[in-house]
Amino acid sequence: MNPVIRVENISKRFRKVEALRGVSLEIPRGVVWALLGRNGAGKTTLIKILLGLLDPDDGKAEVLGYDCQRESLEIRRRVGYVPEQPGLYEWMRVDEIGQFCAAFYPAGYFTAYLEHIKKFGLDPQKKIKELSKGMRAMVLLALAISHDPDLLILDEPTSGLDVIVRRQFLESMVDRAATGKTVFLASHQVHEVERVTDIVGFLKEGRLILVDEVEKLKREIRRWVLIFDNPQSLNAFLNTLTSFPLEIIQQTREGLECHIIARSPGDSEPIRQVAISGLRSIDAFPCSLEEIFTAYMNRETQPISSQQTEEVS
Ligand SMILES: Nc1ncnc2c1ncn2[C@@H]1O[C@H](COP(=O)(O)OP(=O)(O)OP(=O)(O)O)[C@@H](O)[C@H]1O
Repeated sequence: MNPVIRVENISKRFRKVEALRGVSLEIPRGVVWALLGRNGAGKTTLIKILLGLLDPDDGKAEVLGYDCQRESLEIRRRVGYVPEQPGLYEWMRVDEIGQFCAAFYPAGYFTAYLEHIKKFGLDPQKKIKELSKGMRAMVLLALAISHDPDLLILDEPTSGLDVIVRRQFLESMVDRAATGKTVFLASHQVHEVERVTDIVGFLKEGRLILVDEVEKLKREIRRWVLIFDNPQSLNAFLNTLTSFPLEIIQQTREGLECHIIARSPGDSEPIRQVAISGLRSIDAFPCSLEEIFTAYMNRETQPISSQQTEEVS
C-alpha cells in the first residue's frame, strides 16, 4: 500500500538557519505518527512543506499521492490541519465558522461539525472572541475533522488544553487510526504523546535522527545502573563497553555508579554478561519515551570516555 506521506531528502534553509537537512520518511496508513523535536527543530517547517505552504530548497514530498508543490490545493482539500498558531475569525459565532468552512468541503461537513462541537461541549452560539484557548483548540479540531480526512496533521495539538480534554483529544486520535485514518502530529510534549503514538520520529536541528515504533524502542532500550567497588573496575568496564553488541545512547557517571542508556536488539541483555571484577551490582530499568528522547537529544553533547572518567576519579 502506498504511504500516506512520502518525504525524500527534503532540505530547507532560512538565511543562515538550516531548518531541515535531508529529511526522508514514509508514513503508512492507519497510524498515529509523532514528529518529536525541541523548539526550533524544524517541525512546523516540515508540516508547511507537506501542505504546500512552503517550498523546499531540495527534495520531494508527496501527501496522499499528490505532489506537495504542484498539487497543494488537492492536498489541503483532503487533509485536516490544525496549525500551531491558529487564526480564527474572532467576530464569527462557533456555528457560523463551521458554516463558512463547509463551503469548501462536500455536503455533510456542517452536520458533522455541529456533532463534534456538541461532543466537545461547546456552545454553537458563542462568539469566537469569547472562547478560551482550549475551546478555540476544540473548534479548530472540529473544523479539521468534519470532512473525515484520511490524514489529520496537527502542530502542537495539546497546547492550551486542560488535562482532561487533552486526554480525550489524544485518545480520539487513537480511535481515528483504528478506523484506518492517519494522524501525523508534531510536538515537543513527549510524555503526552507516548500513550497514543505508534511511531515516532526524532527531529534534531533539522535532521531526522531516528524513526521507530514506540513499543519497540521501549522494549529494546534500558537504563542500566552499575555500581563498582573501585574506580579502576569502573574504568575497565567502560573500556570494554564498545565491544558489546549495544547502541550506547547515553552514559554518565556519579562516583562509583555508572548509568547507561543503551539499546540492544531483541530481548538480549548483553550488559548482564559483563564479567569484570569489582562489579557490586547491576540493575536494568525500563525507559519512558521522554527518557529515550532526552538521551537521543543529548547524545553528542554528553559523551564520556573512560579517559574522562579517569580524570574525574
Ligand atoms: N519564516 C522564517 N524565517 C526565518 N527563519 C525561520 C522561519 N521559519 C522558521 N525559521 C527558523 O527555522 C527553524 C525551525 O523552525 P520551526 O518553526 O520549523 O521549528 P519547530 O520545531 O516547529 O519549533 P517549535 O516547537 O518552537 O514550534 C528555527 O530556527 C526558526 O527560527
